[in-house]
Amino acid sequence: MFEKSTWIRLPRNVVVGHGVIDRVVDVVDDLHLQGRPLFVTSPTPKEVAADPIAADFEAAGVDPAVVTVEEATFEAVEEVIETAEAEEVSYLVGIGGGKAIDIAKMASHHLEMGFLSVPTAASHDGVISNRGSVPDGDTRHSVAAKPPLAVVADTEVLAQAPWELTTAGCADIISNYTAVMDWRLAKRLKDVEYSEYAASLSEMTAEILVDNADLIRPGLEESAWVVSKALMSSGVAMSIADSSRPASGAEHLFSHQLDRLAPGAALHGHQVGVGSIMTAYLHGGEDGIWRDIRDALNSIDAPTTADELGIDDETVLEALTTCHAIRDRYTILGDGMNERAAREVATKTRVIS
Ligand SMILES: NC(=O)C1=CN([C@@H]2O[C@H](COP(=O)(O)OP(=O)(O)OC[C@H]3O[C@@H](n4cnc5c(N)ncnc54)[C@H](OP(=O)(O)O)[C@@H]3O)[C@@H](O)[C@H]2O)C=CC1
Ligand SMILES: O=C(CO)COP(=O)(O)O
Ligand SMILES: [Zn+2]
Repeated sequence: MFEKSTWIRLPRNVVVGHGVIDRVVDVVDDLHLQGRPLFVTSPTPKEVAADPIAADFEAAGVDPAVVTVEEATFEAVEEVIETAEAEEVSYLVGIGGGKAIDIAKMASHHLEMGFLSVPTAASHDGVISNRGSVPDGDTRHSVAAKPPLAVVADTEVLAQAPWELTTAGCADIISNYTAVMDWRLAKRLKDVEYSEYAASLSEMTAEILVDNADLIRPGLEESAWVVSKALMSSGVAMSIADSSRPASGAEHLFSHQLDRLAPGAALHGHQVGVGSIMTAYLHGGEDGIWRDIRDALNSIDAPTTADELGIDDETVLEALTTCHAIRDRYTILGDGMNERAAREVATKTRVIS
């Protein structure tokens, strides 16, 4: 008897383009959201976007509450939940990079309220996804949540953000190649739940981005357009899979471990990009796709070495040899690499010298 079922949650409105930040109030109206919003933001995005959006709400007779978070932690999620309850808000708006959007997503899920996602940087593919990513001691949780009711991605705002944020978003997408390799491996070896549609969408997204690398240049608003579409598409793949598997494999474990060993040293997307070069080598050896991944990262100005990440070689090796233990997710790292093997892959791929 056929007993399968699935429930794929996706946003109702996705608004992308020049100047659309002025349309957040209209998007709220379109969704028939009533009452007071809570803006969840972080310091720079507050100035860049949350303050102007708040002025639009005030002009429309609505007084938003605002909470500014500094880090993606469970404590920050708790703080947002408490503020939402104290301020008696009825929905949330995440305005910022991955940190602010993840926290808004997880808090709104707990509060059983809707939320809107307003990215100020094209730096990560969590803009539209149904997951939050939070460090917790020695581990890193991929927290189930709901996707935003709507995304409002202003390409002018995204193009004016520092260029390295956009290259980080590109690298987060390019890392989908190895995330999918890991997922297929885990399917073959461990029979994990797998969706060919989600895997193919994730891979295709990386391919389209790489094919359009010529359009991705600093100061070019079209870059923000191309990258935003890829970030959304990758997020949809995660929502279809109901897992971050299509976009997070061993290269993400490596990055999560770097976050613990060298906090704040480099952007999430840049770390996963460098991790992806090495895990592609582990999958395919000398003739595998690791050079293609490195060339793609190079072509959009993303880091390809430990030095460019601003992280020393020994920390890279420590992350490589320990990151398999971060979470129970089978990848090419299996039950862990020893130090000699880690040094070999990092040296052969020129990540360390
Ligand atoms: N849920 C999911 O599916 C996914 C989640 N993630 C998560 O997202 C996070 C990474 O995202 P990322 O955006 O790199 O992290 P942050 O939100 O920390 O943003 C990175 C930096 O960009 C700054 N910034 C954001 N917008 C602008 C702007 N317009 N102008 C100038 N500076 C700006 C931030 O400023 P400030 O310091 O003031 O905040 C911060 O310093 C990680 O926590 C990662 O785990 C990543 C991918 C998928
Ligand atoms: O960053 C992600 C996808 O790009 C998802 O993060 P996790 O590794 O925490 O699932
Ligand atoms: Zn990522």
